[in-house]
Amino acid sequence: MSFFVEIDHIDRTFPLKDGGSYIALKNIDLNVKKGEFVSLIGHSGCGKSTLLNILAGLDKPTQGGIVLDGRQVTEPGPDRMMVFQNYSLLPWKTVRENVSLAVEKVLKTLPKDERDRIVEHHIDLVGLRNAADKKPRELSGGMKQRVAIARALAIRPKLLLLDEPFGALDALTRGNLQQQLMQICEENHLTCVMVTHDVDEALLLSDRIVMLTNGPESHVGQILDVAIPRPRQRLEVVNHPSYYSLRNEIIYFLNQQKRDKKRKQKQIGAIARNGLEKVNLDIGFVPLTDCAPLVVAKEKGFFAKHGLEQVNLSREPSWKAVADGIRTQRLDAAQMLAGMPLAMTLGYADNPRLPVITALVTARNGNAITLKKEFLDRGVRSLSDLKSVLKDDPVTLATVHPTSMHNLMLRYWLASAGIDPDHDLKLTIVPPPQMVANLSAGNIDGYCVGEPWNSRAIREGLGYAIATDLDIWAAHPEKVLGVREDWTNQHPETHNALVKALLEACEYCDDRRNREEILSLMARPQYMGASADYARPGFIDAYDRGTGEAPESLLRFNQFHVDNANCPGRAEGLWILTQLARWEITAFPRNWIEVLERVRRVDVYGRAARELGLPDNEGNRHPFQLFDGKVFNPDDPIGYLNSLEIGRDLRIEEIIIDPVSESHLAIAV
Ligand SMILES: Nc1ncnc2c1ncn2[C@@H]1O[C@H](COP(=O)(O)OP(=O)(O)OP(=O)(O)O)[C@@H](O)[C@H]1O
Repeated sequence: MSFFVEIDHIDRTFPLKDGGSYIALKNIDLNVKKGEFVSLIGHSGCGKSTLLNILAGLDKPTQGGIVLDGRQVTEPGPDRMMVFQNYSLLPWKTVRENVSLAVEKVLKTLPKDERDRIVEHHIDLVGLRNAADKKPRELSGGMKQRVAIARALAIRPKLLLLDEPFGALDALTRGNLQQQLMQICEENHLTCVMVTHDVDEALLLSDRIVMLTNGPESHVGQILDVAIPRPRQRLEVVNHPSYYSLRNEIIYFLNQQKRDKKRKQKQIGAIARNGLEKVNLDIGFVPLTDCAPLVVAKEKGFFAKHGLEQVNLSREPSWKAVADGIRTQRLDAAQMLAGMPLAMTLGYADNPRLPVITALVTARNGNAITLKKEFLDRGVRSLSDLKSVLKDDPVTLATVHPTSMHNLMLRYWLASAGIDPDHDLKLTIVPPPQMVANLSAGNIDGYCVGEPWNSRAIREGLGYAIATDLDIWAAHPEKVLGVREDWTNQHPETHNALVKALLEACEYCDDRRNREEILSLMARPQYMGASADYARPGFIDAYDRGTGEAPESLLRFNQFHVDNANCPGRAEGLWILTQLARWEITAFPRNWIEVLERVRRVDVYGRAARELGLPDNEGNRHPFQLFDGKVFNPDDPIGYLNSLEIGRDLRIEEIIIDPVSESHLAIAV
């Protein structure tokens, strides 16, 4: 579908006098349909006017571009007209002359009488017939703004841009002009983008309201559809059943942003060496194939290259040990499960809330669902086969941690077939290195885990993979780099160096020419602690599911870098939040935008990527779907949750995350 206005991944960075730069807008990606009225709303300084100026061609983006009606916008043009708050009329000209000046300039090819007719028509349109010969000083503020609107409309722009057009007017005048503008837009099918601070104005006039987050790196936080029928009358709009919930949603968004602004006052620690606050780090990991970037960063010298002189990779027995290590500050950082920073921040099980953040996805995909071999002998080859087994047999499946993608995706997969993962079978937690032994002992009937723990069971004839995660959600985030929020605040330069070192290591890991070497590094006893042969499927060799069929070439089974794999995108973080809530692992945060901004640190990632000369785009915030085709719309997570058939009672809570206090050091069992 082609749009009338395409704002294509725009960044705007301003150079600063001290030689630095300020990233005002980051990755703004937005389309506007013909005849649509879109409002931009956000706190002062978030970049609304900058975006409008770029649309007008008065300013240029640093990255990305604008396409209007199929043509790239590079400079101002008569197809766009801007209406400013301060009217910008020529004081020595009358109303008629002000309007006429624009018409003479832009529509000069038209005959004189036609141009005059247009001028008079627009004077009538804004109700200024009796003031046509007056000069601006003889007009009220509202009348001046009507002249500015008449002047803008008279040249028949394709796109009308309005920068707080009624901000300087008293309430009554503002109300009248809003109504008038709305009528004009509706009757003439105008396409408009308006900047406003006024929530009620946005609701009255807009088809969609685009809410921008605070700068730096302001981006689209959420988009609201205002599905109130047109033509609209103010009273009808205010009495519409959706009005107050939409209004609350905007005010709620703005309040979240206000809190975020206050919190961003950082405490920064002193520099120790190499321009870093700390050069010796303890980093936790669990032995799995996808810990490759950590091993590579250490063994191939990426940590040292970035000034991290002494990095100790601490092999942890379980994901719980990783979480505890971060909580107690035994570890500076850890390779974590993708859902862990979000769940730790929200508080899960009996663990108090602890703000933990991630600025890097270190691995995507790499998991499978393994079932005991006996099921294959009974012909269980699909999800529906498994469903039939559940009617007769008590089945226990294991995942590695409540907050892991294994747990969330296994549950999603089961529920898609009408299997309730808490009632129709038993789900339990087992650390990855203990999976095979538990399967072999008959304690569990299957599990979802990363490699090499599926392939080991397959090679040993204990099990087979009924599905890989590529069958469920290809390119899902799997592992992330997690640190405490107070740690990154104290060590911003060290954190940046760590992200850069791992980002380069991820790039190295994705090059398949390096895989044999990486595998030999990981096979060292201090890392994976399992035969390197078990880690070959998917990582180097074709993937053998152990079903008797030919192994498949799964080139993206372990994805470390390509396709913007490393950016901790917010939309996928939001999907994780929905599933944590769906299964009552955490509450769903009413202030989800604030939580995502706080935990998924795209800004920290972006800085590291830029410093390495890599693209720093977040990817996108468009709807996406898993294998079952159900669309996840990142603007409506609650709607998505309500559309899922199996789940627990939804708990929606405002999650106020305090700064770290001593209470966070308590460890839950
Ligand atoms: N030429 C410039 N040089 C440096 N920084 C700039 C420049 N122009 C704008 N900025 C910064 O970019 C950010 C966005 O500014 P912008 O005027 O677009 O915000 P806004 O949302 O329209 O604010 P307001 O609602 O107060 O009008 C601000 O932090 C501003 O200081």
